[in-house]
Amino acid sequence: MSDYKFFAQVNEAFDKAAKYSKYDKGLLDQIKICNNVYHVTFPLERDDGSIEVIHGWRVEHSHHKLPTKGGIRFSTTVNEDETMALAALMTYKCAVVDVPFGGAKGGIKIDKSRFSDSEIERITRRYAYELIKKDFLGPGSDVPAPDYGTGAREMGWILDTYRQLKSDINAEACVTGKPIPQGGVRGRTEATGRGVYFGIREACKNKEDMEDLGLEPGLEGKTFVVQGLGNVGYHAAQNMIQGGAIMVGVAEIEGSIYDAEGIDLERLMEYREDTGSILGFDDTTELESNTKVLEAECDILIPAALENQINEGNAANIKAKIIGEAANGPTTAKAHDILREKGALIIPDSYLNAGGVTVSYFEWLKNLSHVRFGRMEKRFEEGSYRKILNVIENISDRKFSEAEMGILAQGADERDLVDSGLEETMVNSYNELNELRKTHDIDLRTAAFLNAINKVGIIYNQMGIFP
Ligand SMILES: NC(=O)c1ccc[n+]([C@@H]2O[C@H](COP(=O)([O-])OP(=O)(O)OC[C@H]3O[C@@H](n4cnc5c(N)ncnc54)[C@H](O)[C@@H]3O)[C@@H](O)[C@H]2O)c1
Repeated sequence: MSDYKFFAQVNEAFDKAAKYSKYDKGLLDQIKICNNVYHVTFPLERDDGSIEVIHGWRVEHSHHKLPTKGGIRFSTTVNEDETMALAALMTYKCAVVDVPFGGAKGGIKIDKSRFSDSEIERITRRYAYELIKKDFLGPGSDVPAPDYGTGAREMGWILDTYRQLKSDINAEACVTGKPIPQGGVRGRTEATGRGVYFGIREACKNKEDMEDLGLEPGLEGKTFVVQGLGNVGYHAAQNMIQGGAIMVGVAEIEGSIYDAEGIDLERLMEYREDTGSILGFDDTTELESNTKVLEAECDILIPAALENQINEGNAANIKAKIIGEAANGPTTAKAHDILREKGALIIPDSYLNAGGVTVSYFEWLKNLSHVRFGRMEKRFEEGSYRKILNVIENISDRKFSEAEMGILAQGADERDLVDSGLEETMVNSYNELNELRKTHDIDLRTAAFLNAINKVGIIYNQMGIFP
């Protein structure tokens, strides 16, 4: 799979959808292209005094909205092509869920397990410094978030680095996914996985689709396999189980396990914490490789690790009828076609994992407005409280009734507000895509791209061209 080109895969899906749009080639090219691509290298002095050169990238895909927004990935897979593809997906994802950001992505090519915590901190801070120097980081220009291999800890270091260099009253809004005491928002860590659950639940409600797949409507009793038990995979699995689904298979780096009777997620996490592996857990069967479980018997397959996992090599063997793309780009274009021919329903990444950026948007708004969500009836006048509810209304396209306003104003905390905004966003966006799918008789991925092209295209048209 060494000839795998992620950005070309994204553009192939884009081109397929673009045929249904009304825009001409020039404008479509402008939507597709990456506006800024920055490759940075810097030296790291290792704990033993040796020097190692580190490679990082930040790509701002689309400036039709500012700031641009997208996570930072730490992985050995990081390269320019991957970062460009992920940045482009961010543009389309934000448009699909009506979050007013352009897309961006960053990455550092490292194997985290080779570095101490203090080395990781120095790498993160130096990378942030390099981005700040080139105006690739700031509350109004480009706002990173966690992605594969990074989390709240790294975001906290990025904020602190920014604050050391800039006297900016909005500094907290320069990055999202921060620790709560540093301006993070409750529910951001879980948001992507929880959004994955809301999206799959919505898809399973559709009687017609479930009938076509030979499944009962609803999530209750449906079996699923998850690949990757990191931030997204763990929270998706946890929410799926709470929603009534049964986890029958898991893949992690070290291998994959299966048990048709169901696997206890929380005990599996504890077991992996203690032993460093999922293998040997309870009565599960160990499969021959860490990708084998993707082909196991289940209703729903949730790839939540990396791109290019469902490809020409395994697509024909996949038995799941629903593919919930929690990771970015898990299915190649060819695999997508094979699965579609088999009649599978693919819920695409550009919609399904948008819960993270949706809640990042809430966090960014919270930081810019300099208010503190949470138990507000004790701290704020009703007016301020309503301001925040109005923000949630605008984001989620939901109108709270006077009664709801009253109830929420008296009892809601930040977590509830974030959660209801996330749920509404995922439900409404699914239904919007579904309508488009029906109108043009296309699949959900094409509908998501078309939806994004329409929304981004209109903005480019209205903006005009700066001479
Ligand atoms: N973190 C977010 O908010 C967010 C938002 C949108 C999309 N995503 C996407 O979701 C995916 C996962 O991101 P994350 O933040 O959960 O990363 P993470 O680093 O928290 O977790 C990834 C997990 O996948 C496992 N993994 C790696 N390769 C594997 C393999 N071949 N087989 C099985 N397991 C494997 C890792 O060991 C790790 O536990 C990525 O594609 C990312 O771009 C993340």
